[in-house]
Amino acid sequence: MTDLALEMRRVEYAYRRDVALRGISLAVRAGEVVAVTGPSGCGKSTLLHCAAGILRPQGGAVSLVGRDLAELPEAERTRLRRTQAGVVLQFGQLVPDLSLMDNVALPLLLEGHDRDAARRAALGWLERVGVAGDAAAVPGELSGGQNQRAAVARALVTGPAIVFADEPTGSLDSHAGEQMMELLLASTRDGGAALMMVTHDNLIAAYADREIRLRDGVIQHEVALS
Ligand SMILES: Nc1ncnc2c1ncn2[C@@H]1O[C@H](COP(=O)(O)OP(=O)(O)OP(=O)(O)O)[C@@H](O)[C@H]1O
Repeated sequence: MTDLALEMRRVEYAYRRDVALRGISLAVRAGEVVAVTGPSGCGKSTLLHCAAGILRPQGGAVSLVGRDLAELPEAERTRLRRTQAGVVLQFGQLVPDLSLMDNVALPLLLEGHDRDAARRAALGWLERVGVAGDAAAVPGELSGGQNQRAAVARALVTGPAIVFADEPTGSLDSHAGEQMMELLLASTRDGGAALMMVTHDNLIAAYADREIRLRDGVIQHEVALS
C-alpha cells in the first residue's frame, strides 16, 4: 500500500509543435493540497491533464494510488481514473441536458451502481456543497458558481484519492472564488482526498500545503507553505 495519491516520474508531453512538459517528477501524498503555478503557457494544464490520465504522456510514468496508468489494461485504467481521480475544470463542464442530481450521480452510474443509490449519494454531496435545492435544475438555469459547486460534488462522489482542479475559481469573482476555495478544501478534506490545483492566482495558491512552480515545462521550484 502506498500513501502517495499521485506520483509522476520524468513525465514528458509534446503537442504537435510545442513541447509542454520536459521531464516532470513529483509526488502528492494522501490528503495533501498542492498548487501548481507559473506563467501562462508553462505547462500547468498539460501537467494536470497528464496527472489525471486525460492525456497520455509520451515519456515517463504516472501512478495513481501506486498503480502505473500505462501498465493497466484500458478498462482498468478507465475505472481507476473514474473512481480515484475527481476533476474540476474552470467552467464546471457539466452535461448540459442532465439535472445537477443526474450530473453528480453519473460517475456512480457509469461504475454500475444502482440508480436510487447513486441519486441518494448525489443528493448527499449536493447538500454538502450547498446546492441541493437546485438538484432538479439543469446547468443552463443556474449561475457559474452554482454549477461549479455541483462540479465539486461530482468530483467527490466516487470517494477519489485525489481531486484535480484546473483554475477552479477562474470564472468567478473574487468573493465567489474565495467561497469556492473554502468549499473545495473542506470537501476534499471531508472526502479524505488530496487536491492538486492549477492556478495563476497567488491568493488561491496560498491555500495549499505546497506550491510547485513551473517554467517552460520544468519544475522551477517547490515551496512548502504550511
Ligand atoms: N491543445 C494544444 N495543442 C497544441 N499546443 C498546445 C495545446 N495545449 C497547450 N499547448 C501548448 O503547450 C504549452 C503548455 O500549455 P498549457 O496550456 O499546459 O500551459 P498553462 O501553463 O496551463 O497555460 P495557461 O496558464 O495560459 O492556461 C504552450 O506552449 C501551449 O501553447
